[in-house]
Amino acid sequence: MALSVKPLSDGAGPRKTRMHRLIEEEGIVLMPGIYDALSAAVLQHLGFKAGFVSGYAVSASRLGMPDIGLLTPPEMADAARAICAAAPNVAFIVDADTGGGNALNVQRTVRDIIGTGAAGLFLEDQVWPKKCGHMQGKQVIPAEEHAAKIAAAREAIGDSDFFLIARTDARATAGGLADAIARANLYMEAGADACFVEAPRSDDEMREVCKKTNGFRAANMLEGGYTPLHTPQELKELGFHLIVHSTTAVYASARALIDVLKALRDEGSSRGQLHKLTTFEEFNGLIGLKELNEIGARFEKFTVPKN
Ligand SMILES: C[C@@](O)(CC(=O)O)C(=O)O
Ligand SMILES: [Mg+2]
Repeated sequence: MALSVKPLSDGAGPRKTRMHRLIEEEGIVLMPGIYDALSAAVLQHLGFKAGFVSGYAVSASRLGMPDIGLLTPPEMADAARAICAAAPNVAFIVDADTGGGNALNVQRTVRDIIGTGAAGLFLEDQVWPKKCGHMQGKQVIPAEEHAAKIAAAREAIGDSDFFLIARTDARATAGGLADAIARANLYMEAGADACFVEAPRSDDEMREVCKKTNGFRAANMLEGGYTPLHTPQELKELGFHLIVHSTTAVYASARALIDVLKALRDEGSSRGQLHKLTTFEEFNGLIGLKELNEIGARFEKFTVPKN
């Protein structure tokens, strides 16, 4: 199949986005998975430069449902818009799942996500309805079909400062790791900025992915999933450039909610739980009350200057 791909260089040097610059500066970019404006505000407050809008976590927080293809692209774009607005200093990569269908759906999804203020997206080769990469029973579309979707995404990106990560879920299918690696390289040729071989099952497999794939590489540290958990330094040494921690924040939130609300149910008061809660001041600070009050005060005193 002949693919028409927009070159990554415009003749004035290689194409460089916000994410390219972050990789250059940091060596490896750690992106916690977040899912709403509050979790994004926490990320920004803690000084993270990048984050991942996780489909798994948004599906859970917005729908209360598992990551099995129930979340729609407009719902994801809506979540991403609130997230980018709440943490404008953070570069967010959005999980676009399969892009919502064929090349036309992909182009619409890409433009919608660019409009949210995000810095890039993931586009995966699963058959719809997709599943979390660490669940059983995944299937992938033909490699050439996904390569065409990557090329369509690249065309929709045009000159926007936007980073495209091609994901393959083929490791879990009959083709195994060899097919996943071949797909990752094909998708890079079709115009992706980075590749993501989902769910390698051992350090040896991770090493093989890094040895045999071209360009920047992403890894997913999903607690309880197939892939061994590693530190950024270890992943950098293996040959990765981007790390998503897709479930850490949503699992931490669920744990905290279960523990504190269980105690509230059993004890009838939060008095014994205060050490586990933010204070009133800390929480208001987190979501910018002081800055907003200052802006409000400036306009209360505002008078139109006289010429
Ligand atoms: C990265 C992920 O897609 C989860 C996965 O499929 O492994 C997400 O939604 O966070
Ligand atoms: Mg996902």
